[in-house]
Amino acid sequence: MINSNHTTPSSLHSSFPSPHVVSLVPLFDHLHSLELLLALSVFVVLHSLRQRKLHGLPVWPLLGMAPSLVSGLRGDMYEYISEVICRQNGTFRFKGPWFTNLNCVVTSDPRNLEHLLKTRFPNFPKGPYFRDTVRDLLGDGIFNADDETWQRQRKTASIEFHSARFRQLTVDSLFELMHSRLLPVLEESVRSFSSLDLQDVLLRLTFDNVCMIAFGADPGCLRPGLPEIPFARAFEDATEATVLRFVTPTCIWKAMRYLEVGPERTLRRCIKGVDEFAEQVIRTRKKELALDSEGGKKKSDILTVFMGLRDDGGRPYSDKFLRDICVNFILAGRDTSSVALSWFFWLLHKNPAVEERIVEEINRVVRERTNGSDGGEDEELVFRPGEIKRMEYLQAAISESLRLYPSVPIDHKEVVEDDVFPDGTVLKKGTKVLYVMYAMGRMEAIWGKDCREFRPERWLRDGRFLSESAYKFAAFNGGPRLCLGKDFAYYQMKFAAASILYRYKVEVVEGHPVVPKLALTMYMKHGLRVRLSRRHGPKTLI
Ligand code: HEM
Repeated sequence: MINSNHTTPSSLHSSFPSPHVVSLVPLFDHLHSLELLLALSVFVVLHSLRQRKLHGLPVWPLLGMAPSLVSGLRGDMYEYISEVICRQNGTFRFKGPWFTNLNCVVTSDPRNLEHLLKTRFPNFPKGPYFRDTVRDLLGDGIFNADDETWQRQRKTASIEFHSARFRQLTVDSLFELMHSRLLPVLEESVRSFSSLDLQDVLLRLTFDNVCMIAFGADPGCLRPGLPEIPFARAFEDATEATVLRFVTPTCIWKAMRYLEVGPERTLRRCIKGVDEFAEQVIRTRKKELALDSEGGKKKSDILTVFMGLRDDGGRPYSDKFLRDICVNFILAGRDTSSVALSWFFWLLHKNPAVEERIVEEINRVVRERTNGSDGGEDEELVFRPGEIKRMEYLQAAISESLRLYPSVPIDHKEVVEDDVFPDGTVLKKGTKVLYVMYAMGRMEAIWGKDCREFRPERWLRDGRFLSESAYKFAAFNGGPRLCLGKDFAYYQMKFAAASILYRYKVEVVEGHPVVPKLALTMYMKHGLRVRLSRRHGPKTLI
């Protein structure tokens, strides 16, 4: 039983093994095996824990690149991703923890965006992962639809968005909200010498506005006293709870949904709130249409338009589908313009020379209306669509603001069949692709050395606004899924900005922290606390 290959302590003392020693030998043998096993295990664990690097980022076994992402989260996440993308010349592969769905290719290369959004559009749908994650809130609405369901909605909505009726609705609804609601709120803050959260009032403005366009109903968020509207709150909370699903392993949020616990419980409650509001609006509209001899021909909100249509089987759309359509339009237009305007006002605060040029342009347009006389104190002044169109420097400044702070900072697609990006990145079927608009605005390769500067002049040629390729400036997406509300959004933002800047100087309260919130839309995490002062003496200019 003596293992001649091993020198045990007992064998050193005696060449004759004592019974005691003999009995210990198997134990030592056994210990050796354990040691070996232990050493081997430690080696395997250490070896596996050893970090590999991919695209300059450490990759941890089981956890992938998540730890470096978490360290990025301590600072500004968007800046962190931008840094990595710039270091990797526009594209990198992110490996998430094994238990999540976070493996993806991340890109900000305009060539890849063109490939993804236009050239190979059918190969990059939203995909089953996205649809499954947001289905409870968005149903089969335009944002969450691919293929024919998407095409049908896109076609109908596109015709409507370009109709004269719809344009008139946007002009009328915005005029009403701006002059009867928003400006009185701003005026009150001047009168009472108090500061206000500009992002909050702008969010209220665009929420009311998009509900008027989608439902033909005004929820009243901007009413005096700025009341909390249950539908608006339910909508916001439901969106936040849905976003949480993207960073939660699918099996976990599905289990929580089944058990009705945690954020899934909130989500269910909020979706119920959204549904109740939508059902009530749909019921009321149906009654109105039944009583209307013209069958709603004068109305041009999205709900009425879709109510007049038939599905492939010649049947009217179900109430559930009508609900989905409206909820998606509200999501699309609810806060994209208002957060863009918040960043715009903040950038003006940091760049007073740009603000001065915008105010000069607005005053020039007003003077042109009044044949050269100073119309700068017209209390009732309402900008006309033609005048808004002529404000090209304002358009450049808003575009520049969206370049640096795109309302949708990151978007998502899924690969149907194996593919290769123009930059050579190989994409396997099922790969998720994230394209990062925020990083694009910070890439010297796209915008030059001054890419981080706020310089509206980069959008002007001979004083005229010149738009950029949708794959270089992708704030509104591009290709067949280009934002349907782009023209409306520019009109809305320019009208709001001009109406405010013509009357007030907007100053951000000193020390107010301005940082982006990590969400699907680029909100300011702490809002934008500002103080307003009148530009034209003490008169009330509404
Ligand atoms: C600054 C304002 C806005 C920005 C930056 C913006 C940006 C975008 C982006 C990036 C998308 C693509 C989203 C995706 O497919 O994942 C999109 C789609 C869309 N947007 Fe906008 N949007 C704005 C305002 C609006 C407004 C005011 C409306 C309508 C009232 C609107 C309606 C839509 C619709 C319907 C889609 C879906 C298009 C489709 O999938 O075919 N948007 N928008």
